[in-house]
Amino acid sequence: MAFQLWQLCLAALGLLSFGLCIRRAVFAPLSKLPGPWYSLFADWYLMYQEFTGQRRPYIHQLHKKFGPAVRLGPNEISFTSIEAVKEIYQSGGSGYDKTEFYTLFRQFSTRTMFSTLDKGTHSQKKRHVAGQYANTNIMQPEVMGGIQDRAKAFVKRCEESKGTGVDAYVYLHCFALDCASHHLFAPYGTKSIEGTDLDMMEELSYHDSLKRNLAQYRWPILSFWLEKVFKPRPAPIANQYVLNSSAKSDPKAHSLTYKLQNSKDAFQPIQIAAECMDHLAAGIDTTGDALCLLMYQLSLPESFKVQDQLISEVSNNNKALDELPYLDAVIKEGLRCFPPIPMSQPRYTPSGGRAIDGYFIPAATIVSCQAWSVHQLNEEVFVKGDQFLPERWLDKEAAIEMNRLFFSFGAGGRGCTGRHLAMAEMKCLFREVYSQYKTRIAPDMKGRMTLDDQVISSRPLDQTCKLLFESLN
Ligand code: HEM
Repeated sequence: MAFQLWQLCLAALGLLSFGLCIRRAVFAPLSKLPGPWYSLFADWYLMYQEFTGQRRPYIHQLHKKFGPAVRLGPNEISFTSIEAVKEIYQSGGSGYDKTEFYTLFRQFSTRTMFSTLDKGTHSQKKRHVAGQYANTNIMQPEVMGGIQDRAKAFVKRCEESKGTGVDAYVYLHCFALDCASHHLFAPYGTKSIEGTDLDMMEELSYHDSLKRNLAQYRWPILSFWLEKVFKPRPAPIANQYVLNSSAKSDPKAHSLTYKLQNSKDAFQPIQIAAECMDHLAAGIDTTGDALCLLMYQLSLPESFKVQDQLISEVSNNNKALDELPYLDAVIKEGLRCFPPIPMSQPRYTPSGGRAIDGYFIPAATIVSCQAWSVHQLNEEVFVKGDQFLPERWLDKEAAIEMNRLFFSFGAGGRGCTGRHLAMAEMKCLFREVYSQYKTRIAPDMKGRMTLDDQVISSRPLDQTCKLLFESLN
């Protein structure tokens, strides 16, 4: 039987590919790491999980099977241990450089603090921003007063519902938008709870850009064609609002716009707008989803005891927000169980490579931790890690170790700049609500609250959460 030339070529090519695969499996730098066998050869299966919105649960299952270090692809690893969190995100202050994944988060085609990849440039940018988000600035009467006003506006909405139910998803996102915009642009903050800027909240929160963003990240050279298939997310209302508000000549001194406009390094107007747009986007869905998922959890019968204890702490007292330990515990536990950014925060190992969790990881490998797994799979620190148990945070000694592993706001110099603002918003709103109401799931609540993963964040699947606000009086 004679073979034709093309058949011989094909067979040779097959053999060559097979040989290369075997060589890769045996000699690949990551071959010593635990992980599924196919992850040695390609990351197609990981990409399939990403495009179907299953990356986070897929990685979680791999950690359950293979342990705290798992190879996800030929050049990518996920970790869950405290040592890994410290090394990747905190070594040298800001940890490792970010990967090109963060290029997706440019605003007005401009790199912001969040989308800057190298830590040198990042720390320069951060100098101009950090002060406005320091706890001392957030605790100023002007800032807290603005948050308090918006919490009262939210409660007014609950009052108007007269026990018939409120879509908490909508108004908690409005609350987050109004608070963030107040911080960025005061006195030009939005009033979406009252209805004026509701369309902006909808534009920013109800979108589905998962596939477009992932396609751009995975195949950047096809960007031109991808733009034609997946249309860019239009945000004309928010864009115009940010461009206008960040150019006003009389922002309040506590606002970010004021700080950037008066910075020693002269910022171009488009750079100020891009930075503000980024913080607006960073502050809406994160805080809105965190509040919504937690309020829903508290409204379930299994949490009535927790809710009662919260009500008894926040009712009838004039204590400062940081003197309410149970409120703090409830919010921390909500963020631990339902981190709004539960997915991987990818970084590159620096030149020369690094040892992480006892493995040598070569330079330019993508390494990451995801809050979802960090919070659930470190049983010695978070006992019964998959359960909602706010009491765990009341034990001061245990809390030291838990705080070291608390990853909802990221960690190190590139962790969340807005964390004090977010905590103040959440505490203020919960005190306002639970000093006057108990919350229950509305009988006609049909929305599914299972987590729906986006590119890096997660939100309740149906984006609706109908709750009853029953007056305590
Ligand atoms: C519960 C609410 C929030 C959560 C859970 C949260 C979480 C996070 C996380 C995990 C990161 C790091 C992400 C990464 O490295 O991939 C981050 C970064 C950031 N967040 Fe937040 N965030 C929240 C609210 C806010 C708010 C209200 C603002 C501002 C209005 C804000 C502004 C930022 C900024 C500017 C960064 C980039 C920091 C940098 O690159 O140095 N966040 N956030």
